[in-house]
Amino acid sequence: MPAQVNVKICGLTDRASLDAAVAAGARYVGLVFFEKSPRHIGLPEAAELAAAIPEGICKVALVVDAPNEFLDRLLAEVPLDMLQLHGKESPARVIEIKARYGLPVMKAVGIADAADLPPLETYMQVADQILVDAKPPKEAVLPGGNGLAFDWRLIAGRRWPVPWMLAGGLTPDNVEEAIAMTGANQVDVSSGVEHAPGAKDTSKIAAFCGAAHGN
Ligand SMILES: O=C(O)c1ccccc1NCC(=O)[C@H](O)[C@H](O)COP(=O)(O)O
Repeated sequence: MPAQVNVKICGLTDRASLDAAVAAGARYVGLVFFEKSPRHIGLPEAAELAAAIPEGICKVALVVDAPNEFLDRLLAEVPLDMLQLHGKESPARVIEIKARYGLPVMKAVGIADAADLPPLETYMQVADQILVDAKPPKEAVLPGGNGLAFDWRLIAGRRWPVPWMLAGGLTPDNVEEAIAMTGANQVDVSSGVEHAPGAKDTSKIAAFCGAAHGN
């Protein structure tokens, strides 16, 4: 197991979950700006929550194929440290967003089988980080946050030159095995620390972080 595993808790919408993530040592927290998501947060609520996030914890905005008009407003109203692109953004769009906003960009890439691996290499040329996530099922409403894992053996033993996070179906019960199998030193979770879609569970947040940190 790597010495230090960074945890991202994604889809926070309330202060109690934020406080639980901070207390448990999460290094990243994610806010979802996608109206179809049960984790969607409005800009005024996000600004209030973001203001309560301690210095040193990376505030990540998750967006899906967002136009500049929305990103302009988002970044004017909410203090954020990183953009997570979770749609079908092209490599050129990643470059454009990085240049326009001057923030680090994490691009999510969905994996279901070996044919999905080459885009990882492509996006590593242009993004600051990669979220290696499960590919959503064809009928899914959400492009992420579906609580589905992919076959971790597909990426076992691979080493990449840019920081990356493992995501998709992680839980307090399987995160240790996922880290051991993939060598991930960063992990991201959303539904695995909830008791209902969009409702975070503070004890699961603590358990997940504890397991990821090897406690
Ligand atoms: O979480 C959402 O509702 C969501 C909506 C639209 C795009 C992406 C979304 N989540 C992406 C994440 O960063 C999740 O943490 C990641 O996909 C893992 O989700 P889960 O399998 O639920 O832990």
